[in-house]
Amino acid sequence: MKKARDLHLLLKTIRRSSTTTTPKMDPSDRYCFSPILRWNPEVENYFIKAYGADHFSIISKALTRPSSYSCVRVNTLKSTSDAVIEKLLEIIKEKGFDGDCHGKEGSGPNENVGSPLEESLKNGPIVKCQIPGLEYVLFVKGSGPHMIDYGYVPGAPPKEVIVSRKCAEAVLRGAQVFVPGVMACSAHVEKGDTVAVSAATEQCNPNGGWAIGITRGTVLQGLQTDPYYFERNGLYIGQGTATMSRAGLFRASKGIAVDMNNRVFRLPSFYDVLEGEIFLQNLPSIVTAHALDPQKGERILDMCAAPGGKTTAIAILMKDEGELVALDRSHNKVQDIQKLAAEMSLTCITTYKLDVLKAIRQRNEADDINTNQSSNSLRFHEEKASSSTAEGFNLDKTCEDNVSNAIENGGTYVSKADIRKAKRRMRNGPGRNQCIGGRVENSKGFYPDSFDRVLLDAPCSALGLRPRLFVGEVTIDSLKKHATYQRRMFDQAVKLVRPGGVIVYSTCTINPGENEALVRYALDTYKFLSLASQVSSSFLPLTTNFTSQA
Ligand SMILES: C[S@@+](CC[C@H](N)C(=O)[O-])C[C@H]1O[C@@H](n2cnc3c(N)ncnc32)[C@H](O)[C@@H]1O
Repeated sequence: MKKARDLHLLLKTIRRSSTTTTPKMDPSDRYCFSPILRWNPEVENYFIKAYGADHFSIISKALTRPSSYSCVRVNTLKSTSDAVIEKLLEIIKEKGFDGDCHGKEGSGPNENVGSPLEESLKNGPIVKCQIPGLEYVLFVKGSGPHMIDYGYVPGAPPKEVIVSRKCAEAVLRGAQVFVPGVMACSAHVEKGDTVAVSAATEQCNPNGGWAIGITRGTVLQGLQTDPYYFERNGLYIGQGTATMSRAGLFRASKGIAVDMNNRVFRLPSFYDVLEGEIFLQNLPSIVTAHALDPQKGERILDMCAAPGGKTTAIAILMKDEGELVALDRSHNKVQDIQKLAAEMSLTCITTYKLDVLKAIRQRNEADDINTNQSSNSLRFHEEKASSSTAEGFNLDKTCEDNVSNAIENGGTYVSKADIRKAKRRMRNGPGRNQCIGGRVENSKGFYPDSFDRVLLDAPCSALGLRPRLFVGEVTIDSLKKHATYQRRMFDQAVKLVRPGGVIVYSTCTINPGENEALVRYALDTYKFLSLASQVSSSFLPLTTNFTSQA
């Protein structure tokens, strides 16, 4: 009962705050980009306590903007940074994919102004990361915020397209407006018309929840009587050319709807660019893989791996030698990891579908009799061979060793069926999972102490991912739930890493409850864990390294 009342009070508070924060402005001033994130008041207070009001206000504003550069990781197994720079410069020359400047630079704060990166990007559109060991990371210059003249004339507002919030966030990162993202459009828009594009963000509905209140297909007049007219003040993300008529926009099922040629933020699009040679990835994610410091020949676990950004970064750092087990609980997402690994020609990655909360495989008595052995690597092989899930993404690579190791070792039992299976696999060549769209295998889990290094890139509240135009759905309760879940996952990581091994824990959120508090929990709960220094002290990621001395 009490819970229900608390919830009611909380929702009331949200509703009140949402109406008071809607800014009213002159019609000509609304065509700009100056979003204000609306937080649940309790969450806002919590962050203000954690960061201080001024710092949190800077964070909150920065969250609404994309980074002013794109970060690209070079697949050093296929190319070099210099070769990629040369190719990208050629593409920029041909296609101008960093965007021409149509508008004036805005005066809004830019987090990189005056930074060493900003300075070096003045000398050219692409620079190599200066941090030792990270020379395979390239920064490609973007720009913004730009002020755009939408051509507002009193009484004759510009033609408009409203896109969903998710579509708008993608556009701010450099994407085009695709058909499914279009929510509403002015009457009489024809192919080739210039349109002002704005974002529909979630609004508080009468039940206290949040929803995008605009019905798909709504006709806009550009007048104050339009639905969510005031709510879209300051949410204009640029101008583009409609690629089809209004009717076409709502009839088509896919394709580009608006070619965004005059953007508030101009970031290069890497769609279809140097596939397999480069990977677009945020710097902290690259640093996370680096902090794990993976070594050739090791056995490494990536617990929450999909879509595989960090998995592939780790595989490249291992020089594709050793075994990298990549887990995710979602079947489709495991396929994404497989696709990415295949695209980057990485073979040391073995993928499984597994809920990592059930990642520990219990050793039964039969196992104990059969695995009376000291060699860790042999134990790993045996664990795989005895598993019904033995056909991982790259299992074939090691199956010959599995069988011969086991036989040489005398005392280790490998069933005839396993040997037959392994031979069949050797005869038939690469497993069917070594191709795009391969089968996703379930796993029974792994024995304790199985891995040299473990990455736990935990699901989190993602309050560090930007740009974000809406955070109203985040509650104290949802933040707490993330923290509880992460602790349970961490407990599994501790069991799976071998004594002396390394765990890297990372999130993409600013919530101290999911970051610093987890570190506190880890050190208080597992006295044999200690914080390890990272490979480079110049990093400032949301990652924490632990070593296990148990
Ligand atoms: C932050 S994302 C991982 C991103 C990934 N490491 C990368 O860099 O590309 C978190 C992932 O954890 C997965 N996940 C959530 N709960 C899980 C569980 N209990 N077991 C396994 N995976 C889980 C989600 O499906 C999601 O793909």
